[in-house]
Amino acid sequence: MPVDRDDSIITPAEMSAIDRDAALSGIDSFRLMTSAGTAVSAAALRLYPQALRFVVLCGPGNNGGDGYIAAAALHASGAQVAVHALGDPAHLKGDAARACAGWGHAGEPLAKYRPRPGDIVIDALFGAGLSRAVPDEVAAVMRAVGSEQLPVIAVDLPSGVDGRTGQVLGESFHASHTVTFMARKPGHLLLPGRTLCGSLEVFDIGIPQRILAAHTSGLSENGPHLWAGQAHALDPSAHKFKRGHLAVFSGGPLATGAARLSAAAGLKAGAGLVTLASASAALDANAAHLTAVMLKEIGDAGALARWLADKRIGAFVLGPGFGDLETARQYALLLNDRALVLDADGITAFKDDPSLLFEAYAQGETHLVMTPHDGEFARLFPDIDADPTLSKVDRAIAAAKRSHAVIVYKGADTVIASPDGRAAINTNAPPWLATAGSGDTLAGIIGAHLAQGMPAFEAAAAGVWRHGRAGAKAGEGLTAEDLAAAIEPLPA
Ligand SMILES: NC(=O)C1=CN([C@@H]2O[C@H](COP(=O)(O)OP(=O)(O)OC[C@H]3O[C@@H](n4cnc5c(N)ncnc54)[C@H](O)[C@@H]3O)[C@@H](O)[C@H]2O)[C@@H](O)CC1
Ligand SMILES: [K+]
Repeated sequence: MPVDRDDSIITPAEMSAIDRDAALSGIDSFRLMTSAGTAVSAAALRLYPQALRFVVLCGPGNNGGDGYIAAAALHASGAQVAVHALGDPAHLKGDAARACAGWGHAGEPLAKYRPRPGDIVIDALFGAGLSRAVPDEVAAVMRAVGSEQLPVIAVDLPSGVDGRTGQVLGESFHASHTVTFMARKPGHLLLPGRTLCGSLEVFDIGIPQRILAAHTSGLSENGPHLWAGQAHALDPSAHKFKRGHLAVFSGGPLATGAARLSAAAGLKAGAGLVTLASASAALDANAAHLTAVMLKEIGDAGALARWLADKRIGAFVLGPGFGDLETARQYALLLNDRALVLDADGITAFKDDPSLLFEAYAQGETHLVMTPHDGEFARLFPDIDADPTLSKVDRAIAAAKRSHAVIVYKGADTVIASPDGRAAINTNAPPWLATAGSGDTLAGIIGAHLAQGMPAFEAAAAGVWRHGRAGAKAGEGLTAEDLAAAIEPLPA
């Protein structure tokens, strides 16, 4: 599935296929390397005009080749340049060997580099080809550069960061700026990679869009391009029933707040009507706090089954503060032909038999959204969670496929994945969004979208994005109540 180029994310494996196709279509790969290295030198001169010396650390592959091009361009601009190479440059091959020959000066071995104040380090050791933990020699240089607090410009990726997963293989540079080529890779957006990149620049080295599009999967950064076509569903001028009726299940008398946060967020996010479904013991506590949100007594599965005759209730949220796992299980199974956001205790309720839930929601269009954080994810998908080869994106997609649900795998780098293989990485969440009740608010927003008839993947992705925006707007020190109040209209 091609996605909009500016939002698309390309894995290192897809990038290699793109390189191969570019070469097959007659594009000169050395010209691509020249563009890449020249872009790095331009970034270095732009960002650090005061540099006393640019120190280019060159690795054994094409990332190193980019480094030699950058070194030559910096030298040609009159800057002072030193090159330190990992391994013997005589062993370089292809374009990297040609780039090294073009630099033309004798380089020093990497181990001989002694960082000094005024140095700007250009990290061209490893990029997309990193396949194992960096050697000790490299780790030692990373530590030395870090302890001198020298600025690092990373070529493609900070060496040590796995472009597919964002994980660190052994040790990595912490760059102040990263220049990557054509498109971002998952490692630029997933944590900890995102933090280690510093500011990120995507430079177009001239690979045609048609070649990129042919290898782009359904992975992109979360943003309005994913759901803009669905925003009309949230038309505030529509009749309240047309704007969707959302139902949220309350917890017991001492745990009603979470569901009320979901309900309030659902209303603010655009549901026309929101009803809190509460057992009799919690009715008084809820009634004392509700105004715009309606209240309905639902005490057991029989009462819920009768209520479900009302087909105008477009979506349900089950789990926030719910507590009673056995009842949660019964309710989730009863709701299996309705749109449902299953969160918190609703997810934990199926830890002993996840397949019961997955089979119940296997029919028809995807209509279940689950919003696990790490611990809840591991409870429902222990084997996927335990596989160290998978990235967070891979995990979310595998879980979505197995469960027939859209998975919102929460965290500072929330991943939203669909059973059809589409996925998005969210990047707009401020750190202070991790506060009590934040997840309840998110469930309510997604529930509102489902109630309006948005498809599950779009509803979830838009919900995560609006939640992040609300967090940014409410600002540091926010409470979950502030968060709901800060939800903005969905951009068309
Ligand atoms: N894709 C493209 O079209 C372009 C790619 N370019 C550059 O090419 C890079 C990818 O080049 P390569 O595929 O050669 O990969 P790299 O240059 O990232 O590294 C590959 C080399 O490192 C070795 N290696 C991997 N992990 C190691 C470890 N832990 N310890 C020691 N050695 C290790 C490999 O055996 C191989 O020799 C990109 O990151 C980018 O910088 C640019 O030249 C622009 C064009
Ligand atoms: K690098």
